[in-house]
Amino acid sequence: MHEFLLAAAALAPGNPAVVEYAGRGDVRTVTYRQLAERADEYAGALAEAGVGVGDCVLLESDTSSSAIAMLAACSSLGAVFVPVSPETPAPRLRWIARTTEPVLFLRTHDTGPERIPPEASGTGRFGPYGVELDRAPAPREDRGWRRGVETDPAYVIFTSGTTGRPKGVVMSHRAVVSFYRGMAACGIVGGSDRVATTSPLQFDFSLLDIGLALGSGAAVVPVPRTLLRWPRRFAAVLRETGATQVNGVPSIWRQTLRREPELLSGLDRVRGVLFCGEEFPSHELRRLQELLPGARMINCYGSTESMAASFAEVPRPLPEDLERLSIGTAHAGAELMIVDGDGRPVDEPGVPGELLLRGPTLFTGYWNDPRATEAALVPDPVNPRTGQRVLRTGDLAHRDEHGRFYFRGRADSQVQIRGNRVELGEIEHRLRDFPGVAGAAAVVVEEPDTDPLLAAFVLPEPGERGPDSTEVIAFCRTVLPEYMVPQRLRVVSELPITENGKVDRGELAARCRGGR
Ligand SMILES: Nc1ncnc2c1ncn2[C@@H]1O[C@H](COS(=O)(=O)NC(=O)C[C@H](N)c2ccccc2)[C@@H](O)[C@H]1O
Repeated sequence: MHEFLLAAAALAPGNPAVVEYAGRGDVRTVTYRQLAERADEYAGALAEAGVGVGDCVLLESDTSSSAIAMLAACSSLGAVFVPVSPETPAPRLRWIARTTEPVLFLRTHDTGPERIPPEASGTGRFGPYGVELDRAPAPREDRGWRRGVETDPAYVIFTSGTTGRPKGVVMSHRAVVSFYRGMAACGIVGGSDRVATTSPLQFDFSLLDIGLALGSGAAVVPVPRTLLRWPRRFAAVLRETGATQVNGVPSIWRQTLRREPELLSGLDRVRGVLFCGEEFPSHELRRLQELLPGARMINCYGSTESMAASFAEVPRPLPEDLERLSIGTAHAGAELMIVDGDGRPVDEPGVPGELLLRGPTLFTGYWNDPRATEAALVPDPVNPRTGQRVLRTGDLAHRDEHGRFYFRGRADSQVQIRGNRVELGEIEHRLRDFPGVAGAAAVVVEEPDTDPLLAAFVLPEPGERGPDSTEVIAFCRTVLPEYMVPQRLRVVSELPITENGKVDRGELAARCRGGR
């Protein structure tokens, strides 16, 4: 992974690799040479502390030149990079530390001694100055492997674990670099681009951005997470760093689109936007297209178990009657397929089924969870005798007559209401069509011994009083079957989002349960 990320250091050492915003008028550039040198310095310090092949290094940091250098340093030692964000709640940090037993817990800022997980053998800090150990890792008996190979784990990303405990997705060097190569074949950015990254380091979207930028000899522009929610500051970072590509989940645009859309029309250097993680509401996307007329927009689909899977250019302008955005076709080197409930390939256009992904980018398995791994990496349904395993994405999709795929929701969130399959996306689509509604989310609230409840939340346009609930429900009733009409409708001042920036449906459902 480090060889792929730092290849440009040999070809254009003086080019910017990371452009960091340190405050108004204070933008700092780290060149590829400097990044490679810092990675070497870190690797030397970690090797000296006894870090070797297969050892986990738990890193608490935002995306930065130091974090990227540490990622490359771990890779060069065959160590496993386990990123968590400074805003990760302590219990989750503890769970990850207990599960991975890191030889080293490193952080960029001193977030207090209480956040140091006792399970970490060694602890310390790192930054542009180097590595400072507070506690060296305890000496350990000699281990097996001596040098890293490409099938070894490069990193472990813990999913948000919607169902219970978070699962550690183990990605090998081979899987990551195969994906990076497949993505590079799309020609999304070039050497003079500056890729603004807005996701937390614990979300592999950040790792996609790093590979997209550095793999193309371009620069990574970390957007300070604290500034994301202030439209003026967000726009200032993009302008002052000269960002040409802005990557992030749909919610990064919401505040600016709602409150100060005119800020975006000043960003005439932005020529590309890439989003992933969930569906981008079409009226917001249409708005963004109008405000960034020169920007090519790409819908990137995939799950952490393969980093991502497909890229689709968003039609410009977005057709008025657009039902849903395509997620495109699998990137070079991989293939998507749809199977029915019995695992048989579905070929007819328009027929939904579960999406499977085949190719070299698949994850190794869930950390210390062989059963979950077995459930996700299944025998190839076309020819099980080959022993090849393919990824069950857990998503439903259909294919159109041109072979392009369309996301149809999570298989496990396909809920039955009074015996009928409900597509939450369809309900949300309808809610957003109601005049004065700027955003919407629909959730199913499962209560013990009663029918599941279908609840909806609508976000009014700024300055608008919330729409009347009975009118909205009547509006839904005109096109949706009765079982898909929300039984409860709330007006909210904002849609809650998860740490990774997706709409937090768990929080919304909890509000209904608590009768809040
Ligand atoms: N473009 C989409 N439309 C609609 N639903 C989607 C989409 N991208 C994911 N998803 C959903 O999110 C799930 C994956 O969730 S995840 O494992 O937390 N990973 C992510 O969300 C990010 C993913 N690793 C990634 C990183 C970088 C680029 C692309 C994708 C997918 O299975 C889909 O259900």
